Amino acid sequence: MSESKAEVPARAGGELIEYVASSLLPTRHGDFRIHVYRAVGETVEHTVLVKGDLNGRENVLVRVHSECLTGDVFGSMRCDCGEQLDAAMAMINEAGAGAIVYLRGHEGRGIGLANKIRAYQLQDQGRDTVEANVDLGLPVDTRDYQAAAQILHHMGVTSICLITNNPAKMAKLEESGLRVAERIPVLIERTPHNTAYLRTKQEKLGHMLDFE
Ligand SMILES: Nc1nc2c(ncn2[C@@H]2O[C@H](COP(=O)(O)OP(=O)(O)OP(=O)(O)O)[C@@H](O)[C@H]2O)c(=O)[nH]1
Ligand SMILES: [Zn+2]
Repeated sequence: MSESKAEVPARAGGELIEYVASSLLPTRHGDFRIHVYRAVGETVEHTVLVKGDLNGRENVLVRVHSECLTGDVFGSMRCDCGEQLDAAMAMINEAGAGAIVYLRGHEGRGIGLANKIRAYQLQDQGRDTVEANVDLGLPVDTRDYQAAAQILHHMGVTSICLITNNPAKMAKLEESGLRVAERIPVLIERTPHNTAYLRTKQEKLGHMLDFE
């Protein structure tokens, strides 16, 4: 299948990430292209789903999504990740242009899958999502967004409208040199499984949710 030049990123030079490969990816949320970037000197492979030609575009609709195996793959209802990913893909498909930057290595807000499940064990015993990390002697959130900013720069995106409820994510992307023009909320329906978790995210992590 032929590809337009703008859709095939060249290798990034002197950066944290390097471009590896790209192909078409039809999904239940429409047709995307998938690009894979490798974190230089690491084994982590970041993925970007792209709709449309974003080269040189401003105010591009973007979701920067932290990997969550339990939510994204298994449909866990403990968190809102899987539904946020679905919603963001649907929004970008509807808009006809945009990107999902899917960050590996962000699992558990940076503590990894095994530690996240250790934290879930503590949450099963009544601790909240923040207290559980602290009890384990682990940081609450170690994620950085430099790779995401560099990937978007590399794709020729000049500014973004970020699909998120987390103002800290906007600030960290801006600190990494990417202009965030606007925040687009992505609110997931509350259930008995996620209500306490979402409330803690609002109260302790600063997420803009709609609890009174
Ligand atoms: N340590 C820990 N990580 C969690 C927990 N629940 C979800 N995560 C991880 O949190 C990350 C997503 O972060 P969130 O705080 O849900 O949301 P965000 O990315 O900061 O903000 P949004 O853009 O609004 O989704 C994923 O990597 C999940 O694996 C938990 O209870 N404990
Ligand atoms: Zn999750």
